[in-house]
Amino acid sequence: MTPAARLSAAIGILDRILAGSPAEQTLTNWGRASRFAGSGDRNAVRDLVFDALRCRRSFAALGGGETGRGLILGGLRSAGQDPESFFSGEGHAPAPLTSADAGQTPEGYAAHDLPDWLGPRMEQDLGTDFRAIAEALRHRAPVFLRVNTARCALSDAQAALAAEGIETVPHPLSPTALQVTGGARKVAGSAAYADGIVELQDAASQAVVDALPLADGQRVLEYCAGGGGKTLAMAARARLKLFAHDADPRRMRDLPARAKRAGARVTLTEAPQGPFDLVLADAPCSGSGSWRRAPEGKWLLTPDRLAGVIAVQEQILDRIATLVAPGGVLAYATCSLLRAENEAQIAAFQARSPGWSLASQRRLTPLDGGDGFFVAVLRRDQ
Ligand SMILES: C[S@@+](CC[C@H](N)C(=O)[O-])C[C@H]1O[C@@H](n2cnc3c(N)ncnc32)[C@H](O)[C@@H]1O
Repeated sequence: MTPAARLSAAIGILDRILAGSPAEQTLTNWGRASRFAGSGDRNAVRDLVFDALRCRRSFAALGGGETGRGLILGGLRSAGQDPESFFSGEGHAPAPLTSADAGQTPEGYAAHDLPDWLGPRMEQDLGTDFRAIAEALRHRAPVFLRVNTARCALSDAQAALAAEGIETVPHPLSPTALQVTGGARKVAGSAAYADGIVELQDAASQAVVDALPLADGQRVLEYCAGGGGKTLAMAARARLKLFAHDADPRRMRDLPARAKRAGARVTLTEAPQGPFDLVLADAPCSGSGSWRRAPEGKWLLTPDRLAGVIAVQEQILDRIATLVAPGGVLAYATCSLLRAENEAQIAAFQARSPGWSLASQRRLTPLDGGDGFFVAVLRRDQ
């Protein structure tokens, strides 16, 4: 495909996404219907689409409208490229520019690529870091790996990856984290991945697990296990009696195979029976810390949806509190940047549930390198 034909493809895909189709599904459908597109074309189109979703408001302003055409045009203008050379109408290129394609400089929260209702709230919560964090959310996230240190030293994993053309550097967020600096698209097909030496996992997500006081022999529950990224990271930290639960058990369907690959033992449970020495809830949240990876979430979040997840987080905290043994640990994490889901949620829990001491609390933002994350560790009185 020519560069202009890739732009046309991205325009069509974005139009479908703007009409309500999920981004991943829309890209998959396009790939299936476009046998002519090679892997380079698919990757380039995917990058165009996700870049446009991250910068949807500013690109729409620069491109003259919130349409696939407007977003792609705005993206070219934002990058200082001349759209005329691509929008020629020749072959599979987008139609030539007209006066309707004139853009304008984005202003206010549109310039930060945030919804107007959320911008002031984030500004208040993030203080002097607001501008830098909003800017970080407009760009692609780095790719991180977690080295399964129960199986392999960090340096040995690096050497194995390098032999397959995957370049990495250690990352200060976690002693198990490697940032991929070259060959990221080879990871999923690599032997190091297939053999369970490395997993794809954000570095801040790894730092959350590092914050947990895990020790051999403990009975541990991950209450919102999903695909099990943190369950497996916990398994690599200590010899645990490890249980995984999720309100939607289908989300854990890949966990047994992933655990086998990692050499970990995990029991899936639909009805967790306490007491546990440690319970982690990696709670459903706004996802605002991971909008670099999942930019659609930025535009789908509404005040009502946010209030809904905050209520679910409260229920989860109250439920897991009943599962922790005296002297045991309750850990609460989100990939949110918002106080209402993090510090305020924990303060409210402590106010309504006496008998818990806050051992540690940490908020990470994209300025630390990984996704935005929050983790609080509370200990139950004896
Ligand atoms: C942030 S994801 C978990 C990601 C996972 N811990 C990981 O590291 O891969 C949140 C999970 O919470 C689950 N969930 C939502 N409401 C829940 C509830 N009331 N009780 C338990 N799990 C819930 C969702 O199905 C989702 O899989």
